[in-house]
Amino acid sequence: MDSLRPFLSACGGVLLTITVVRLLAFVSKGWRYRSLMKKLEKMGKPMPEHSSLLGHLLAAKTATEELPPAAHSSYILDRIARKMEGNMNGPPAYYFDSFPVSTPLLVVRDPFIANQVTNHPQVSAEKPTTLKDWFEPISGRGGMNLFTQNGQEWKHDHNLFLPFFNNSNLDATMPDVVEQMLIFRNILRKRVQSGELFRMESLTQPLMNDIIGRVIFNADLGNQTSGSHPLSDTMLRQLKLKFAANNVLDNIGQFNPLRVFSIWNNSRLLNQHIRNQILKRVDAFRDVKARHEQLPFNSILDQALESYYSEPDRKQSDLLDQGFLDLLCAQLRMFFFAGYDSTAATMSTCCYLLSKHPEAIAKLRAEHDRVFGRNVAACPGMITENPSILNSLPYTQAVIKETLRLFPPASAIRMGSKDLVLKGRDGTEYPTEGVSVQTSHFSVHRNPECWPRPLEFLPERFLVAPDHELYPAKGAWRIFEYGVRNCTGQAFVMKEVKAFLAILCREFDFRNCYDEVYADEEIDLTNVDYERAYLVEHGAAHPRGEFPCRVLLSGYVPGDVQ
Ligand code: HEM
Repeated sequence: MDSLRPFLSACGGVLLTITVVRLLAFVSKGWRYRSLMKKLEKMGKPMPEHSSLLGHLLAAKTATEELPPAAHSSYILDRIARKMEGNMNGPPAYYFDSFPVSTPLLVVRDPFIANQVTNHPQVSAEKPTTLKDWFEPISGRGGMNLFTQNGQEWKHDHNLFLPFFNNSNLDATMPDVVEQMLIFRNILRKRVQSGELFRMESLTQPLMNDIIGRVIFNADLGNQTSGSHPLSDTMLRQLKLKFAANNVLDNIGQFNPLRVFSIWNNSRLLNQHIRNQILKRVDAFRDVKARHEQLPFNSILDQALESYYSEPDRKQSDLLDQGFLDLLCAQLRMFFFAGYDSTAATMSTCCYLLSKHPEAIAKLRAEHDRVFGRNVAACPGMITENPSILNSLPYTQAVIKETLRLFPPASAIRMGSKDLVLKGRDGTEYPTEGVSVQTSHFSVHRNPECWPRPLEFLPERFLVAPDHELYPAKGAWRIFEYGVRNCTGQAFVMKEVKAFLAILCREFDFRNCYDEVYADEEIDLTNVDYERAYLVEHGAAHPRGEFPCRVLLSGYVPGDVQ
């Protein structure tokens, strides 16, 4: 025991030193952030009342308490702005210091300012390092993935995966996408027969998991047909754990050791599942190449393997080196999440809004009659045969864009710089050095200066001529963000959701059951615009309750094609 004493005392000393160093780093960071905010406050920059001790945490707490349970942080940031003095819509941008929850932000709510961010040569490309913490449980590898990387590393990985997203390759995936949607249609038909109430996202999420499994690593995950696949299940559990303590102020929840362990363990399992899928596909890929077979489309993984094996001095029989396998694992974990989560939410919100707007579904059906003809059953085959037919659906596209305007699943963030001082329409200057610039898509999309009748569902906004009062302001619809770091998957999303609506909308009516499910609830919805399907955080922003609904056969009889 005596011989252990010096060892234990040395360990204690090391632990104490680490704790003191960490504490000092924390205090010095906090001091720096609070001082920066004080300086900006003295310069008269827009922000809520700032406390040297608590920053803007009290403003966040008050705003959170004025919202219904679990409302997404976009509502909190919007509410804080609306409570600031002056214009009742709040300032076009303001500073927000919620350290230690996050680093200081400049929250942008106006496209005029947001456009300056995405047009700036350096800032438009630069993500803040703190974003990695958000992604760590999802992609592993310290949260390093295409969303968070910078510089040469980002460029290299971006070029590795980008060819998957070229238009002809995406079109070539459509037969597989349609095949999964036909399984989904059969599931809906069964729900019609049973008449049961269900949550739409409990079906769109397995649908999207199966589609994304195919396009990432040519895998048949079978979520729709055989129950939850372990990979999908683990990702879903990870999101549940990550967002169990998603309240801006719930720092204690973030440090709960049990939760930290479960997230670590799930991350390990996610790596195992993704690695298995990669290794399975590498073997199949080699066989295909050895037989000189032509693939119908290159999956995201195939695309990366194609580049890997075409490097000089590399043979088709070589095993993947560890570094490349680690890179693939993290990026494919990210693609798996990014590929299903927000698209599944968008499909649900489309169905929700169509259930509330019979005039919109009538126009949608008329467009589908014109493009696909009167034989509803022929539509999926027509998409499979000729995927570019999806480019002839302007009203369907407008419905999707308007849905995404009102229910934006994501936002955008960039690292500020001393070279970028943003300017408001009124000439107010917003220095960005030392802060992350967060463009709130939620607030921009409801900004009444850019969107007449901002809370109304009006797909026509996206179809009118530039001189029409509904025509959107430049850069006001920025769901996929602009500039070099815009969404890699945007063309794929639009194709998938268009096919989804084209295959389903003439056959089914969606019945909104929010009133039935939440009949007894007594919560104040005033600050979420009386919207029962208000957004909550679960990876991307999702409609609360996953859209409880019933489906019925529409009985729609296609009209005469004009
Ligand atoms: C409705 C669905 C989706 C929405 C609303 C959406 C939105 C966004 C937004 C706003 C960004 C930029 C974030 C920022 O600027 O900080 C982004 C980036 C990205 N998205 Fe999407 N996304 C969707 C679906 C997808 C899909 C299906 C994929 C892939 C299969 C995908 C892959 C990516 C990637 C890889 C990035 C990072 C781009 C980079 O920085 O290089 N997204 N997405």
